[in-house]
Amino acid sequence: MASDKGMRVQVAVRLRPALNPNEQRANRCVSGIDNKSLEIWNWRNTDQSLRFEFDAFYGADSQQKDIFKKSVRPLLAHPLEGQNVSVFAYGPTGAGKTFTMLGTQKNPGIIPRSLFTLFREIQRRERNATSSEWKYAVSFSYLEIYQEKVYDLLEIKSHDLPIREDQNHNIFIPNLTSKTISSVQEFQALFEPASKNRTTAATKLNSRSSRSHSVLLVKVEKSRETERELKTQVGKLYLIDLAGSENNKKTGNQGIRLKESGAINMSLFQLGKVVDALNQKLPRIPYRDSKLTRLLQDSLGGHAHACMLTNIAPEEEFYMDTYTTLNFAAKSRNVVNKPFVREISETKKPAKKRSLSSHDDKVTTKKPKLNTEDKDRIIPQVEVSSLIRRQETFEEKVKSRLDNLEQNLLQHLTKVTSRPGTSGQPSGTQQKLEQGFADVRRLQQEIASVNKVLREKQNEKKDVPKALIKPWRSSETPGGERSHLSSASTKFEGSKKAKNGEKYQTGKIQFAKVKSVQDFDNKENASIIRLDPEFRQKHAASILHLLNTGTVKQLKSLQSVGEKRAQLIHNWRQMFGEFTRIEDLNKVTGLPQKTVNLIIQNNLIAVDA
Ligand SMILES: Nc1ncnc2c1ncn2[C@@H]1O[C@H](COP(=O)(O)OP(=O)(O)OP(=O)(O)O)[C@@H](O)[C@H]1O
Repeated sequence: MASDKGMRVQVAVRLRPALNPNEQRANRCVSGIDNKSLEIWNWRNTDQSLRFEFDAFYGADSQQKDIFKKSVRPLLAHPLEGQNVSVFAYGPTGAGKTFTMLGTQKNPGIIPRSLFTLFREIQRRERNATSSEWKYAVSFSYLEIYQEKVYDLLEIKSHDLPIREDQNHNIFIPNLTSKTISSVQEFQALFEPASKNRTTAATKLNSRSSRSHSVLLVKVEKSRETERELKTQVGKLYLIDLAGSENNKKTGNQGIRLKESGAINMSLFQLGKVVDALNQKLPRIPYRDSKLTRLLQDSLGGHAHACMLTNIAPEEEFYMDTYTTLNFAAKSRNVVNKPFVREISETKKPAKKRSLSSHDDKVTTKKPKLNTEDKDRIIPQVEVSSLIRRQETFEEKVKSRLDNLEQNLLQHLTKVTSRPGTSGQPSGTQQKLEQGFADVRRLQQEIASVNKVLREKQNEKKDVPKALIKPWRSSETPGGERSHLSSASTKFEGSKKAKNGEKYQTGKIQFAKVKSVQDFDNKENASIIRLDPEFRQKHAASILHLLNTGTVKQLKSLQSVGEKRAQLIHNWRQMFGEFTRIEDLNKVTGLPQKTVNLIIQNNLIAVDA
């Protein structure tokens, strides 16, 4: 049942089998966990993998029929009941979108299976129908969206087509060709040449190719005539093969290709925003921001049913595409950023030198029951997942690709946030962001080494250092700006005490700057540092407001947010829209969980009077 604010979009992920079977095991960067989740290398922290959970996960061994049966077939009853459905394949080029949607003659995909199922169900219903029951008519249209323009693929026209909305909020395209069909065979006879049209058209126009979104629209119109009235219902089924999401990386950055790349990215970005807004049940869904989402307005969200089939590839060379694709898809699901589960097993082999020794303290232990004799001979050894093992060389091996990805991201962000520099020179924004990424990496290393020292100290059972609390003066904020929180609440004018660090009283709220998250966790300091529940919520809201509206300069007024982090937050917001919770900061590329914790805690901490 649809809620008032709209249906959730189901998100399924399909992992394509490795195309070169010899490389299948050794060369993979992603692997399935169960029928809902998978894990992928975390390039920012080789000690972790990232675990993503979706509505469904289909591993490399999955068959076309599995995806159809579980993720698509349950939706097909809806167009027969006058409701709208959209199913779209998303993912990088070569990850299997077309295979999933169209398939081959031997292995038919979602499109032929859906048409077959629809007709079979209609025939079944009509066979059993009496004269007063519903009659069904099926028609279809086939179009593509290329560079934010809609083109008819059933009949090539010299111009693009507009998208309109009628009084009942139904979306339609005037003059879009629609063909009535009564069987799968009739459909195929029209659809196949239309697909070729698309390719031919692409050649003629010099770059329409697969860099467009192809949209198959199947309309089921049912009517029932009684003595008193004629009732009709129309249900729409959209089956969409989206443009490859990584094309921006491969198409260079000049002329038509740059434009094309921008259009693909922008419409996928807008689609992501719509999916995210629907799944977060936001009051405003930004359908109008792209042609694709505008077209899907009555078939995505509201009372419509939708499924995003996300295709990914297992090969290491696809790592960054897979990583970004999953992040895009996971905006609709929970991202679980956990240390990869590693276990110590007992083995009779002599211990080898462990390359992950710096992380040994995180390893969980599973001790089998041993007899005394065994105990003497057995030396514990860390067994790591093949994914983790591969990650040992990860930074070195794919560094240049990661840098490339960042460059591409930078280019995209630059495009969004400022005008590109002239003569191929990077713009000021780009340079700042490049600097930002470098600094983020450096910061991560620093955080990792600080954490390592702290862990070692804890292991030695030494006293945890006391919380270092220093007064938070507005003059400390970068650029001498007044802190957002201080200005949002009240002035720092209350009492000042020296005990356990200085603190300022602001009538009801007191703030302190805590040196590290560990300080906050320290039990000894628990009595002097506390969150004031009465005001936490209010200030969380004010911080969220700042995150969603602040300029880079304003974002810098947050504790633990300097120029680079402010840039990252700002640019993420530009790309993916508003944060719904402060914790969403962990979605920002370049802000690891620890930094996010630091930002959250340092901005919400109040000190006991
Ligand atoms: N599940 C699968 N099983 C076997 N082969 C597959 C599977 N998925 C994809 N392939 C093969 O991988 C190759 C790339 O797949 P496909 O063309 O569907 O990718 P795509 O994402 O649609 O790419 P593009 O965006 O370029 O159209 C094809 O040769 C296809 O047959």
